[in-house]
Amino acid sequence: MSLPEWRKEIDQIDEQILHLLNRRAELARQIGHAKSRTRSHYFTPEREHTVFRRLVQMNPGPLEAQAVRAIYREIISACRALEKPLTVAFLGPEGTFSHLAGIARFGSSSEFVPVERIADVFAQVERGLCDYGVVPVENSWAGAVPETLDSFLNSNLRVVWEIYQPIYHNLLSRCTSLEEIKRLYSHFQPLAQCRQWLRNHLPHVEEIEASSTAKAAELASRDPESAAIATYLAAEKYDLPILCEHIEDDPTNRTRFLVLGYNEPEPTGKDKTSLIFTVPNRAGELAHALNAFEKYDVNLTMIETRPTRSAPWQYFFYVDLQGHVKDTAVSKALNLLKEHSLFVRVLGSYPEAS
Ligand SMILES: O=C(O)C(=O)C[C@]1(C(=O)O)C=C[C@@H](O)C=C1
Repeated sequence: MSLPEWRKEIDQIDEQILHLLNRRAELARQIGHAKSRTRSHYFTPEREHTVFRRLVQMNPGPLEAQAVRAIYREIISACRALEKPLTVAFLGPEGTFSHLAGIARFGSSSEFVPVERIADVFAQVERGLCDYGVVPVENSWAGAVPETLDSFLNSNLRVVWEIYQPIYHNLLSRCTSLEEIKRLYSHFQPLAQCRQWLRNHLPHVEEIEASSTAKAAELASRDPESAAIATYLAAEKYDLPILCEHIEDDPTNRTRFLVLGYNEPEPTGKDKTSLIFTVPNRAGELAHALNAFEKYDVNLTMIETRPTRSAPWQYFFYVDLQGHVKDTAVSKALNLLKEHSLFVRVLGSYPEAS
């Protein structure tokens, strides 16, 4: 075949895809009407998870699984927006990793609302000002995010899904070479996460700390002799060229985010559960409590201790585990945990992100 013939066939395929996409959107709209009658949640994490998993499993290639996920993320986002445009609160400003994580989960046919603090993300959803919230909970390099764990104590919000966001760092600058850069703006975490690269490539620049990566990009956009470490989204927003990509020392660095809302997703066969509990302050009590998970072979993926703040030296434990509260093993483990705890609250069971 020749180029015009290939393109003709692509045009024909695009017509069919467009026709099918609109048919899909029409069906989603009908589901939306039905959901509005039964007052069900428009966003259904377990169904979206199943759609992604099925398509990735049946994908014959040559499209990569990641490409299939990215395409369907936008298709579902657009279909969902026809049912109801969702508003999603995140830790701003625009262009942060929280923003990227929100887009990765909800797609770009959603409205993203930046707020200043993690506690404000909770408040926006609790007050009904946003449908969902996205908060960071742990970073593979820096550990847990205490503000997120603490916010659950005074909230009735549930964890409805999770997101793993790779932490890639870029050097943004109007300078055309590294030698021209005199100042570097960044949040303290990216500065630490790119330390080796900075030592090798920018040993003599003045480092100026900013409150977020997006703020750093904004400052660099007004200072022609400077650079910022920030996301590609911030590069777009502040019209800053990306001078160097992937300057992070650890390419496996990622942050796990939680989606907050009021859904109670059904089991998908590959789920996680988040919970908090407290035990009496006596020898062996924590070991007894944790034994519940061992007994029923339930794998814990995270455990963190935080002060209850209601009395000094009293703590609650935040736990993530593999499985759903409706799975027999998890439900038995939780019953046993309750026998050994003063207080147990399940924050949610939700599909495990790949
Ligand atoms: O199946 C549904 O419940 C739908 O609303 C459709 C759909 C989709 O486009 O596939 C859209 C939104 C939901 O979060 C899940 C799936």
